[in-house]
Amino acid sequence: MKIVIGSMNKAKIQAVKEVFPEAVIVTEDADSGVSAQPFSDEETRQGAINRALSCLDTQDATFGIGLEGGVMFIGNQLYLCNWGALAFSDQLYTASGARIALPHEITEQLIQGRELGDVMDEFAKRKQVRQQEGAVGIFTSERISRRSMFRHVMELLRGQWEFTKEKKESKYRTRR
Ligand SMILES: O=P(O)(O)OP(=O)(O)OP(=O)(O)OC[C@H]1O[C@@H](n2cnc3c(O)ncnc32)[C@H](O)[C@@H]1O
Ligand SMILES: [Mg+2]
Repeated sequence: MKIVIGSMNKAKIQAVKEVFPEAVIVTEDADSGVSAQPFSDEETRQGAINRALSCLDTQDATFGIGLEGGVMFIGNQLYLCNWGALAFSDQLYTASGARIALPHEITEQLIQGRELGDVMDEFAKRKQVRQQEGAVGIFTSERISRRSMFRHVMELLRGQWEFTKEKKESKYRTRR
């Protein structure tokens, strides 16, 4: 089993390794095909799908995986949102991760066109927050880190693939 992940981000790679410990993992700096800072669920999900599909096309991958972070408004409140996609053969599985409300001061900077990764480094007075606990880690007192959030997304993706693979649907069908 060979997995190609469309990212060099450590938090994302670690999450995939935890859910597919038996797999050979290869990373690729895949193009998300969307803006560096996605601003809706649609755009964030599309970024994850684009990354997964482009990885499946390369390096004899069994699975192509795309994980994407973004933000989205509900009314006036901006939320962190996260999406994952797993491409396998001609099948595509998608799942979203946790979302939390972002503080007003962060929202203002994103509206001005800055990337959340850079804003978070400045906020935390550190470098590469995006590769570590992430915004979700900082704003949840590290109860949920970016890695554990993406791990949950990966469990949702692997579980959906297994559901199809093991033909479990038939178990739930009523016999006539
Ligand atoms: O190398 P890639 O895989 O692109 O990893 P990334 O850290 O840039 O992550 P994304 O492209 O998925 O996220 C889009 C933007 O939002 C930022 N971002 C998203 N979630 C974040 C989080 O939890 N903490 C810090 N930055 C985050 C990220 O740094 C980018 O600026
Ligand atoms: Mg990025």
